[in-house]
This record gives sequence, C-alpha cells and structure tokens, in this order.
Amino acid sequence: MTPVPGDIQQVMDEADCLFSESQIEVAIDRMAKEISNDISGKNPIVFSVMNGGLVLTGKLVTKLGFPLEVSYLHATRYRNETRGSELDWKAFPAQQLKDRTILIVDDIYDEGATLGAIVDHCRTEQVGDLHVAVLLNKLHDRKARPDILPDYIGLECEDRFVFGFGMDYKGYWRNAPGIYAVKGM
Ligand SMILES: O=P(O)(O)OC[C@H]1O[C@H](OP(=O)(O)OP(=O)(O)O)[C@H](O)[C@@H]1O
Ligand SMILES: Nc1nc2[nH]cnc2c(=O)[nH]1
Repeated sequence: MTPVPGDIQQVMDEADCLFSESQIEVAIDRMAKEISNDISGKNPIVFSVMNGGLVLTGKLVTKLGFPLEVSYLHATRYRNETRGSELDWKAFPAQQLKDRTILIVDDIYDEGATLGAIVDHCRTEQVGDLHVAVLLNKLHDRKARPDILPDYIGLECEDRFVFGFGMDYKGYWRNAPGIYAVKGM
C-alpha cells in the first residue's frame, strides 16, 4: 500500500473551516436558480473544468431541472502546487461549440488565468452564448483578466490557499465536504 504523505492529515487537522457543507449547499441552490432563469430551454452543454470543477458540477446539475448535456474540459496550472504557473490544456472540449449555449463550471476563480484561457477558447470556437459559474471567488487585486467576471459566484473568500469541495491540497482533500484554508497560507 502506498502511504498517504505525512502532512496531509495534519493540514486538515490544523485548517480553518471557511464554509460548512450547509453553507455551500445554500450557495449552490441560489446559483442553480440563477442559472435556470438564464439558460433553461436553451439546450446547453455544461462543461466541468477538471479536476476541481467535478464536485460542484455534480451537485449543480442535479438541481437544473431541464434538458442539458454534461461534459468536461481539462486545463490545469497548479499541478498539485499552491502557486499557479503556465496553463496546460490536457483536454479541449470534444463537442462542437459553435452557436451552442455553454455553461463552464469551475471550483475557484483565483488569478483568473485559467478561466481567461477557457473563455478565449470558447470565443474562438464561436459559442453562441457563454456562461461561467464558480463556487468561490478569491478576493484580491491580482486578477489576470479583470474584464472577465464569472456570471454566477457561490461564495467569496479571503486571499488564502483553500481546499475541499473539489479543490485540492497536494492532490488530496477534494472530497472534503466543506471549504478550508491551510493554516498559515
Ligand atoms: O484562477 P486561477 O489562478 O487560474 O486558478 C483557478 C484554477 O486553479 C485550479 O485548477 P488547478 O490548476 O489547480 O487544477 P485542478 O483543477 O486539477 O486542481 C482550479 O480548479 C481552477 O481551475
Ligand atoms: N486548491 C486550490 N486550488 C487553487 N487554484 C487557484 N487557487 C486555488 C486555491 O486556493 N486552492
């Protein structure tokens, strides 16, 4: 058996809980209502931004009571680190995007380079109608593309490294049902 690295449990034990599962649930319910008002009846494709968008996408789509397709794209720039670097596109959307209504779902809008690249790609592919949902907006003045703001934001957090509900600490704790900040970060 490969052991879990030593600091993983300690990071959770010492973390500050920023949002509980029930607070997140309330935020997702509100997002689902806003999204439904905007794209119900538009035959959308919902793209989860892997890996972090997985948990929010799963919760969110069960609250959208109209026909839609679910898919994924994979763009990453943190690679299990706590600082982002160059964006690596691991999987572009497989579907034709032209003239479609698209909902991009991700866990966190931090510096915004990831979302900026995804929006640029969607525009190049001539999407019909583009919407972006994120669970968390991290508040600071380092946004790479201040012109891009997600249409649907669940919660806002201080400028700390966070994990849980899809977000990882060194690849772990995406499964945590709340949102936590690493002690000292
Ligand atoms: O706003 P930014 O500063 O660009 O950061 C946001 C992105 O960072 C995380 O992805 P990450 O690269 O860690 O990959 P992951 O989804 O596999 O965790 C997160 O899921 C967002 O996609
Ligand atoms: N897990 C995690 N991923 C991120 N990607 C960008 N910011 C963050 C963060 O605070 N936590």
